[in-house]
Amino acid sequence: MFTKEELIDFKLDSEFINRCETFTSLLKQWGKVHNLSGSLDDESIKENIIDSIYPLSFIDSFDSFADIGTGAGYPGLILAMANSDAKCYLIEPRLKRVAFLNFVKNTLKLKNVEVIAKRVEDVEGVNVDLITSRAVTNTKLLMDITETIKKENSSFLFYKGSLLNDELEEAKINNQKIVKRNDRNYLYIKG
Ligand SMILES: C[S@@+](CC[C@H](N)C(=O)[O-])C[C@H]1O[C@@H](n2cnc3c(N)ncnc32)[C@H](O)[C@@H]1O
Repeated sequence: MFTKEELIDFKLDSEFINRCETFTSLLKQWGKVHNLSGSLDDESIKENIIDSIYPLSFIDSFDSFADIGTGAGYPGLILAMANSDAKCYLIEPRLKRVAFLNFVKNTLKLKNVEVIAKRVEDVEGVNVDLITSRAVTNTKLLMDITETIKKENSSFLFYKGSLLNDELEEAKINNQKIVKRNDRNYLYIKG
């Protein structure tokens, strides 16, 4: 699925490639039955995996993170597969998606992953270094609803599209870094 050269910028190894292969095969099996993700062909899954890990080339290291609305696994489950040493919380209220995330976690023996079957607004007792999210809601609302899991110095990494500038104005953010890749705008706000 990946060559080692494709992953060289991200310092990922053959264990990550093996995990991606297993994830791809499980997503293709479960995805059809449970309507987990729109795109289930190999190329789309590979593109979603690259989209998920791309920010590892420019963000600071972190000991813990939470992904809001992980769905079928992007980006949180993929980031957790790439960062076995970081404690990872996948926060997703839809139960079929939660069941799939737990199935992948158990199949791949991802001890660093905890799946929380709740909306982030209802989460208690979790405070992380980094908060990630893709395709859930706008920047201002994301920052508001993640107050529950924020530390004083938490950073944010949001996977956004072309409407980012309007969102930044609304959210009144000024310490951000934006990295573009194809149609993606990665918004990184350092804590
Ligand atoms: C469009 S899907 C995106 C899934 C995945 N992040 C991706 O990019 O493929 C949005 C997901 O966010 C979840 N979600 C919506 N509101 C949420 C909230 N307040 N807290 C946690 N998850 C939420 C939904 O259940 C859904 O699985």
